This record gives sequence, C-alpha cells and structure tokens, in this order.
Amino acid sequence: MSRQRKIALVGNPNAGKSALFNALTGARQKIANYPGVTVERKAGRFVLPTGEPVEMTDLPGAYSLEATSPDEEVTSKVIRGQFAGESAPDALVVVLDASNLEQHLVFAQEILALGKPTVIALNMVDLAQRDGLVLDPALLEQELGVRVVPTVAVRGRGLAELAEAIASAETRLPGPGITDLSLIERRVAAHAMAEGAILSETRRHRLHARLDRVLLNPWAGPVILAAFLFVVFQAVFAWATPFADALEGGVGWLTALSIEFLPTGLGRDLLTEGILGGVGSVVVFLPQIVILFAFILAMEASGYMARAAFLMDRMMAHVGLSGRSFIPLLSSFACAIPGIMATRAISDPRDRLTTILIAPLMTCSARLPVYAVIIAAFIPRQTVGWGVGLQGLVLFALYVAGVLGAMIVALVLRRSVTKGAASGFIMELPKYQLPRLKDMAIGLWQRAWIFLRRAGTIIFTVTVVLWVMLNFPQARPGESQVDVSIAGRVANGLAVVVEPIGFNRDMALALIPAMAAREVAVSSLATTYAVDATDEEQQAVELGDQLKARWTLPMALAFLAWFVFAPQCMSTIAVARRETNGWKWPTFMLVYLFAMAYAAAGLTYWAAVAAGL
Ligand SMILES: Nc1nc2c(ncn2[C@@H]2O[C@H](COP(=O)(O)OP(=O)(O)OP(=O)(O)O)[C@@H](O)[C@H]2O)c(=O)[nH]1
Ligand SMILES: [Mg+2]
Repeated sequence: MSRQRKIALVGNPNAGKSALFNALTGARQKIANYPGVTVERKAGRFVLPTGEPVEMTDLPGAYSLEATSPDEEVTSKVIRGQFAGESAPDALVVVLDASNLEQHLVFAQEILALGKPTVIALNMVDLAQRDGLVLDPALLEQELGVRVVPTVAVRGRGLAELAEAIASAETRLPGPGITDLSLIERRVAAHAMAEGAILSETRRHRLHARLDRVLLNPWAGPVILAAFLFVVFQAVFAWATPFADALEGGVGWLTALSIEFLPTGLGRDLLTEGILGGVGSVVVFLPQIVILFAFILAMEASGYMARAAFLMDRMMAHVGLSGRSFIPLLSSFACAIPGIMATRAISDPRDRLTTILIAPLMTCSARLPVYAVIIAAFIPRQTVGWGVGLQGLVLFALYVAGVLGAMIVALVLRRSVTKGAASGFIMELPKYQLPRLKDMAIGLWQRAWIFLRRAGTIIFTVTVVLWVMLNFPQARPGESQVDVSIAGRVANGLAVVVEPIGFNRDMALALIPAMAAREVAVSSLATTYAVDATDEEQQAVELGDQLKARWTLPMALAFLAWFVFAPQCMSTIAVARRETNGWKWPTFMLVYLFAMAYAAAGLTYWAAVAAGL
C-alpha cells in the first residue's frame, strides 16, 4: 500500500490556518513538538471527497521562506522537505486573509514559486465583507494559476469546495511569471493583484485601506507616531498656559484673601501654607492633565491606538516582550495601577511578570505636575527653531527616557530573572472612526475627577500631616521653623543619603511624603517653602520662583531624572503585591527602581555640573 499523502497548511500568521485545520480535521489531531525545537507540530487525519485519507499538517505562520524566527524556520524547512524526519508535503494549502490580501499575497507568490501542487483558501471573506470589500476569486485564480476557494474557517463555510480543490490539486501548475521574482517585484505584483481582485469596495474601505497603508508602513508609520506624540507634548505646555495661569491666579487670590481677613494663627497658616499652598500647587496642573488625556482618548476612539500597538509590536519583540504587553504599558501612561491589572490578559507568566515590573517606568499622569513645575521654573520658555518649544521638548525627552529605561530593563530581565522566549501577538485592528464628542467629554471628565479626587484625599491628607510635622515643635525667634521641626530633622537624616546626587535638604524632605503619591512632591515643596517664609510677602512668592531662588539647574535636572525612575507610589506597590501574590516582586521592583533613580539623578547632576550648567 502506498504512503498516505501529506497536505500542509501555510500562510502568514493569523491567516486562520489553525482554524481551518481544526474545521477540516475535527478531533482527529495529534499535537507534539517538532524534534529538536519547541515549535508545536499539529497533524491530523482528513478524508478527501474521493475517499482518500490524507495527513494534514498545520504549520506555524511565516512571512517568508527566508526564516527569521524558529517558527518560520520550521515552516520553511518542512515545506522544502529539509526537515529531518519529515517527508515533504505532497500538496500545499495557502491560507490568505481576504481583508489583508495584499500583504498575504507576497508570501503566497513565494510558495507558488516552489512549483508544488497548491490550493489557495481565501479565508476571512466574512471580515472583508463586513468592512465593505468584496473580492473576485476567479480573477485571483487567473493570476495565480491555482484554485482559489473563498472560506470562512470559523463558520465552516467553503470547506467542501476546499476539500474538493485539494483532491484535484496535483494536476495544477503555477502560472507563468510567478517564479524568480524579487521581493520588491512580488510586492508590486501583490499590490496589482489585490487591487485587481476587488469586485466592489465602499468609499470608506478605500479610505481606510489608504490610511493603513501610510500609518502602518514600516518606515513612515513609526515616524508619524513619533511626530504625533511630539506634538502632544508641545501642546501640553503651549495650550495649558492660559488656563494654568488663571488657576494659579485664583489660588493666589484666595491666599491673599485669607491672609487679609483671617486672624493670624496656626489655623490660618494651615489654610494658606498647607491647603492652598500645598494642595493648590498640584491642582493648577489640571489643564495639562486634561490636554494630555484629550489626546490619549482621541487616539483610542479613532482606532489609531491599536495601530500604534501594531507598530510597537516589532520593537517590543526586540526586547523580548510581546505586543500583548503594549496595552497594559500604554494604560500605565495614565496610571500604573490599571496597567498592572490589565496584565492579567497576558497568558505567559514570565511575560506578565516582566510587564508588571516595568509598568511603573511608563510616565504616569502623577509625574506630570512634578515635571511641569520644574520645567516651568528652570527651562526657559523659548523655541529651538521651527516653532518647537524647549519646554515641550524636555517633557518629551522625559517620557522617552522612561520608555527607554523600560526597554533596557525588559531586555535585562528577559535574559535573567524572567528568562523565556517572546510569544506572538494577535490583535484585530478596529475600524477608523471620528471620536465622538460626547464620549470624549465623559472620558475627560472622569480623568479630571480622578485627579481632583486624589488632590482632595491622598494629597490633601499627606500635605496636612506634613504641615503639622513642619510646624512642631515651634521654633524660637531667630531659629528656622523647618530646621527645628520633626519633618526637618527626618529630612536631615535622608539628606545625607541623597547629597551625593545633588539633592538638598528640601528635596529630601519632599521625597518622603511623595512615597504616598508623586504629586505630593510638589505640594510638599510648596508647603515647606511657605512654612519657611519669614513674612507674608515672601510666602506669596510662587513655587516656581521659590525653586529658582533656591535650586541650581543641575539640582533641578537631577530631580527630574529621579522621578523618571523612582517608584514613589504606595498604591502601585500594593497592586503589584496583589497581582504577584507576595512581597518578593514588589520588593524587587522597589529596589531596582530606586537604584536606577539614584544612579540617573547622580549621573544627571554630575554631568550637568561638569557641563557648567
Ligand atoms: N471572522 C473570521 N475569523 C477567523 C476566520 N478564520 C480564522 N479566524 C480567526 O482569526 C484568528 C486567527 O486564526 P488562527 O487560525 O489562529 O490563525 P493562524 O493562521 O493559525 O495563525 P498562526 O498560527 O499564528 O500563524 C482566530 O481568532 C480565529 O478565530 C474567518 O474566516 N473569519
Ligand atoms: Mg496557527
């Protein structure tokens, strides 16, 4: 009896090969690993309409026969019959995603050039149709020289036709002109074929396809994304200024009013120094937070966010992370807490742990007040040419520093503590749409409310406690209140540790309450300087001017560098403990992040001093 014939399913990742395989072979499958590599080998039995039983193999997805990953290597070798212990398949079924035809046709041509009996499954026609695209399989058959069968693997549609085509696949030969093409030529041909095969297309689909061609282009896409983010950070400063000034004026006016009409005493001081001075200094950053979130929400609602994730997937793979980590990391730009909770969607435990450990490096919105107050005080409001503001540029650089830090940490972790291979990325790109104003307004209101609630609860409480610790014991005439206070003495202890990285006592003092939340660093500084003020006039000096008078530029830059890394957020640590079931990883996170913060601040300080800043 002759050997059972072998049929292999090939195609780009996510074309629906496994779905087709499952639909065709049903329960008659065997799953093992290919000998020597940990790549899944799925084989199953399948009976052709002619009654002939054949063996079907589901190959890992690949973009080309020139392998770049272990998965692709297996696919390439098996198809060519070069895999030890595996006989070459007798016929191939190339699975194409109809909604992504152009890209998938590039690989399909490479397969056809092998000259093996081949059938094409034009899969996911349901998705294409949903998006307003109808294709002509007959035209593709003509161009490719093999049978093209439309299928919907998940609904079992087109399977009988496909089986029939497989049974008669041997006699077919690849059409002329397909062999010996270079990659560029295959791309051009794929483009022409994909365009030519369109029977009908809605205007909207055409527009979306064009947008994707530009925004997802491997070269132009990342440049556009970077340019867009750059504009966002420019806007955070440029647009917020009038609103922030108005809020600042309001807080100043209230302070002046309280000083004029309330009797002198501790009660008034608590109001002016602690509540208005401290909490008020954080609240003035509301416009910046709102602008930042307006952009983030618009990116999400328009469908661009998913494209950004798609673009990032490659970069993430270089540091051993999958694109699955992108969404948790992206939400960490708002706040690491929802980000860490979103890692539950990552199935690989090491992938997930790595993502949790680097999530605090994404610049959360709590850092914005710290960054903004220091930048506004120390970075001149000037342009560096082409209308690019220096302040926005520095802010952009701080965000980039966080991301780069996270990438480096991920790279190191994936080679040591959380060793393992990166897993693939599956994500459906949503349709583009204009963000709805009402949804945006609701989303913005929610973010603003979260920020204000933090100001009213955690920041308020910590600032008041700090104010009390700054005011007791009371100084005798001639003594500095901050020097004799409890808080001042604790800070003096910490100052010894942070002196080598350029921090003064006031900065050390701000770091302690900021363990509760990063914004508290701003309210602490404001309160400390208000308490420290000898008279009312000095007390009314704005925080920015106080900082300018008391800090040098290298100190300010070191403080910024510190906050890029420092894990100063109690809630994040608590969530990390809950999500990793213990103290081991949160402790690890604290230690490594503080070490990085210390090193970064120190390097920044000494480099700035050496540069004569
Ligand atoms: N709507 C629709 N979804 C499909 C169809 N075929 C597959 N899918 C879905 O598309 C996703 C990817 O399908 P898979 O079968 O895993 O793709 P694959 O080609 O095996 O992917 P790799 O193994 O990563 O190369 C899954 O979520 C499937 O449920 C289809 O015809 N229509
Ligand atoms: Mg598969």
